[in-house]
Amino acid sequence: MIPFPASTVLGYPRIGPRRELKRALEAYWDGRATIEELRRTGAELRAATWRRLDELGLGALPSNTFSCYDHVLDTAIMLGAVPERYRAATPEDTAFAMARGTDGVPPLRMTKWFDTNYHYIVPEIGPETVFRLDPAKPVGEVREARALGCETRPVLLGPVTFLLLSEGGSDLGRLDDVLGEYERLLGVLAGEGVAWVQFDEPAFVADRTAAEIAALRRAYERLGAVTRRPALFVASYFGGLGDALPALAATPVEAIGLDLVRGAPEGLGVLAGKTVVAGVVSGRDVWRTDRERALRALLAVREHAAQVVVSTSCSLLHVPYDVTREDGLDPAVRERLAFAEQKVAEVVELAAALPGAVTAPAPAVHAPAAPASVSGGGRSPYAVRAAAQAEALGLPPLPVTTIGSFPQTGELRAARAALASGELDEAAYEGLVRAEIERVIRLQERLGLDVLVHGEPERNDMVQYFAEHLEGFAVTRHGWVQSYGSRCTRPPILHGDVRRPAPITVRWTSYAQSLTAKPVKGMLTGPVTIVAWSFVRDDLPLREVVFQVADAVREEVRDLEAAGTAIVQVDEPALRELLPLRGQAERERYLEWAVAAYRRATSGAGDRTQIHTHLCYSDAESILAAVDALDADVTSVESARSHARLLAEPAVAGFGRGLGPGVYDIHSPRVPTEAEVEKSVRAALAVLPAERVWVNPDCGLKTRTYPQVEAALTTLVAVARRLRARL
Ligand SMILES: CN1c2c(nc(N)[nH]c2=O)NC[C@@H]1CNc1ccc(C(=O)N[C@@H](CCC(=O)N[C@@H](CCC(=O)N[C@@H](CCC(=O)O)C(=O)O)C(=O)O)C(=O)O)cc1
Ligand SMILES: N[C@@H](CCS)C(=O)O
Ligand SMILES: [Zn+2]
Repeated sequence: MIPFPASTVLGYPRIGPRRELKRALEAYWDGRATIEELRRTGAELRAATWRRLDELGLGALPSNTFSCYDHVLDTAIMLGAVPERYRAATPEDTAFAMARGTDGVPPLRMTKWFDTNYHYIVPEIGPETVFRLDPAKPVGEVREARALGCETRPVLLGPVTFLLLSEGGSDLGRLDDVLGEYERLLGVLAGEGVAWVQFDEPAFVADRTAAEIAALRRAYERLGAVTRRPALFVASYFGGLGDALPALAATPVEAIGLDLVRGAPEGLGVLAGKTVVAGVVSGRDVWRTDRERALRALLAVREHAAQVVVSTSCSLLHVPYDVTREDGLDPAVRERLAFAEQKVAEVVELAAALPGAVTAPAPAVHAPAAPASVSGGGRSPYAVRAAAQAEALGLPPLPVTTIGSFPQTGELRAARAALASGELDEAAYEGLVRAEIERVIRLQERLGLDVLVHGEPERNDMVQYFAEHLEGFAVTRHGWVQSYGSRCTRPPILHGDVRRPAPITVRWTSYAQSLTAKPVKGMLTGPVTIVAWSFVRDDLPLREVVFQVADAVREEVRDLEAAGTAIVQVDEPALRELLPLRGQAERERYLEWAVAAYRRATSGAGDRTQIHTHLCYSDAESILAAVDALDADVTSVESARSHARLLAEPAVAGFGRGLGPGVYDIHSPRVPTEAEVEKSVRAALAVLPAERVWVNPDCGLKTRTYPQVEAALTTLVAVARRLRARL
């Protein structure tokens, strides 16, 4: 066996330091570029990554960390798990069909990658799925890197996590079939002269049944028994492996990867004889690594393992490329930061320091101060509020609304860029935003929506915009992180105490309201989501940080109300995302404080003010009881792609307030037919009282075009009116 080099990373960003992949993808999708041009951009990005990692002195370089859309999707394609309806001429087009849909064929579902803001495409596995290995992608990357003089370790999603994340695969009934393909893959990679392969099994940092852990063990016993194969490195991340660690350690795999940032270094005695790839540099935040803490963790592992390799806690996919480009950041903040490049340098430096390192005692940990007590809601019970709001708003049954954003046009984005560069002045920019608000209001009036929105044209992003207006946050110019496909965000950096110096949204909402007699919803992002989609200081318990943000949102809710806004939506799409991966008690504790934070943000509103919330991009069904406890008057939930599943949830029938299960899948350019929308609304009416059903899309419309939005909303209004007349 070739020894594992002393340092590595589990994966690297792939969107490109200047979002080259985003631009290439969108050009290809729009017909402005050929597949060859897209492939060339991919190859250039991969080459640049390997060269840079090599220059930085990293010992072992990963490959197959690139993806044109998503690595879970790539794994499904590699295994041949492609539903017939998506098959296309090239693997890229097949992937895009699965991820984005094609004419008349809706795409596969997309959901959160564990507790991150990255989204993966959920593979669809059925009894009819015929697995057939196509190793072209991992093999192609190995060869490509070799041509540049770099030996690499292909990174693949492990077979058990692949199935656990799949629709129809999570009972592991097809595990043996999938393992057959992974066995073949090992043979192919051995034939290519690959020394090590990485299989990611992050599903085992979440609570797993004994049967699932036994399946993990069986899988790697089987793969370990392949006679001609590379050495096996099984990586875990986003937490500790718990009972899965001894199970995995009992298999013949040569190396195990542990997240030592989030997972406690416990039960390491089972690692005798193994190489441990020790994730001590966080891939989930942007803070510089505490060197002493990292060395202590490495030394603890060294006491048990045959070899210790210094690594990141997870792929660096979740952090931006390079902090040295951020010349606009306050130097006092910037010096605390490390992005992907800086984290690689930290890994290399720690690996160099480890041989001569000696254990230093850990500093005493002081128990954090008890958090400030949370005031309960000051509002009347829902029934009282509902009556007050019915009188104040006079809405028809099955009210039609949207989730907030309208298409973010190229002109708006270009104007914001021009404002930032000084080419456009504030007044001209403001004029453009106002014109866009007026256009959105007139459109909604013309289409006949019941509750209007201003369309969020002034926002670059629903979190970054608020961060730019709150003290305690810094924002980056180039710190892009992939969220899904070609879509990226620049997560703000929450580095200090949060405070709202002045109202943020009131003037836009008030302006929109001044244009119409219909109610315009105020639109805010909730405290959990603002924190979840930022890089957050690590010197305060998360809940205290969230409460600080909740207080800022609370002030904004009150100011909106005082300005005459009758409906305020406080979005919490990340509520499910922060749910701890392990432990029922931990999950309950989290939901308790997350709900308390939401109520703190919203409970300053009076009974006549209708509070809405919105959830998307995650399996919200599992936390519906907590969603009900948010005590929002109306909740919109993404569900167009999994309508039946949401409505079958017993908690839906018992849901005590207004509910708008999404009836328009905004991820797809496809416009739903009236028949489809009517079926969805009828399904909601079958389980919920009509007076509590709302008609709305799954999420905001910012990624869609005006023609698509106009057609889809026309359909929603037509269906609502028809069904309303029959109630
Ligand atoms: C709702 N979702 C969100 C999540 N996370 C967020 N932080 N925000 C969200 O809305 N998570 C769950 C879901 C799904 N995820 C996403 C993530 C990202 C997008 C999206 O549409 N992203 C845009 C970028 C948005 C943005 O920041 N825009 C800026 C900068 C625009 C830009 O690229 N400017 C150009 C210059 C302008 C020009 O000439 O065109 C440049 O800088 O080069 C802005 O509008 O000012 C994306 O395109 O990726 C959606 C859902
Ligand atoms: N109000 C936001 C929510 C997205 S989750 C929007 O409409 O884009
Ligand atoms: Zn949403």
